[in-house]
Amino acid sequence: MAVFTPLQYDQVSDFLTRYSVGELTRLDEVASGTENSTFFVTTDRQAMVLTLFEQGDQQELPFFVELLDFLAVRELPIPGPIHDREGIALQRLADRPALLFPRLPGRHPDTATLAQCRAIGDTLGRMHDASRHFKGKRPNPRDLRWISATYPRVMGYLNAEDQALMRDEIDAYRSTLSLDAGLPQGALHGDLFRDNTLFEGDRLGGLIDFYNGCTGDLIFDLAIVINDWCSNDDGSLDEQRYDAIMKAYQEARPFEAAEHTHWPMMLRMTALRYWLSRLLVVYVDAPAHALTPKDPAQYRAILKSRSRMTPPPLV
Ligand SMILES: Nc1ncnc2c1ncn2[C@@H]1O[C@H](COP(=O)(O)OP(=O)(O)OP(=O)(O)O)[C@@H](O)[C@H]1O
Ligand SMILES: N[C@@H](CCO)C(=O)O
Repeated sequence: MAVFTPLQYDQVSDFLTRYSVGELTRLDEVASGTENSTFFVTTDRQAMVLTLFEQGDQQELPFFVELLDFLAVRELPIPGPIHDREGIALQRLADRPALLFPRLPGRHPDTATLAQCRAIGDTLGRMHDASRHFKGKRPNPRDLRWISATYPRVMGYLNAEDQALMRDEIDAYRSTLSLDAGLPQGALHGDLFRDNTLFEGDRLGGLIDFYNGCTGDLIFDLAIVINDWCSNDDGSLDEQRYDAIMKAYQEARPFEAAEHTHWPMMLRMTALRYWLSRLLVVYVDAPAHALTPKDPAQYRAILKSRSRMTPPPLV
């Protein structure tokens, strides 16, 4: 259940009069999702998605709107927020910040096909090629500084082996992935798991849920994708899916020298980033809403696999 703030039909019908989107004909709560309240809103003209923001810093919302507006006009499958008759996207409804989006067709991939991997690699490469020129700034809230400041909060819950793994890994990142690593910068999705994409068969309908969006190292985003899209159940890398994503990404945006150098460490750091954030949810900062937490052990296994391997050569 992922609607934390229920809405009445009349409330939404009235809300829609701010826009030129037609008359409400149907309102459905969306069961998936863990952070915000989401509704499918249908009018006599179009299908849309309404998001009410339940958490996070509301001051950050204009950044997400600007980023989505920037990306949506660049021939990328990214739905931009719908603006009202006065040109305003960010609204309030039921005392929450609210955004309305076009509804995309499709579903989240389970195990991604190679064609789906090529599609996400190509789209992310093209998105980064454009997002390098985005002027907004929101420092990556889950970068190495966050990891370094946060990991002591979970150490008391780990056994000696995991404590050593966490400490040794972070030491390794600190000595290589410093702030002056010279990695190309731009706007990132920040959480591009399969459940933040919609596919119709092998066709990528769109990327959604940009609320971890930020600015920082572009390959941080790609490494998150590789770890989610290309990991087997035991955490090991599926090389076929890896090759498909990397080749398509590099055709759209080739790596620079510093990215080749730091890529193996970035795969490890982004795996640890999710091991840590999931540990925090389980042991330290349980969310207000009782949802099943995601499994930290999955990302510990991915981290161990990445720290043992030499990534296959980039095509
Ligand atoms: N533009 C869209 N078109 C079609 N479906 C959408 C769209 N945006 C969101 N959805 C659907 O709503 C669900 C929840 O949306 P979203 O991922 O933004 O919520 P969330 O609460 O931030 O979830 P989480 O952070 O767990 O992914 C998605 O999984 C998807 O099924
Ligand atoms: N994608 C995240 C959850 C949403 O931030 C995870 O799998 O831990």
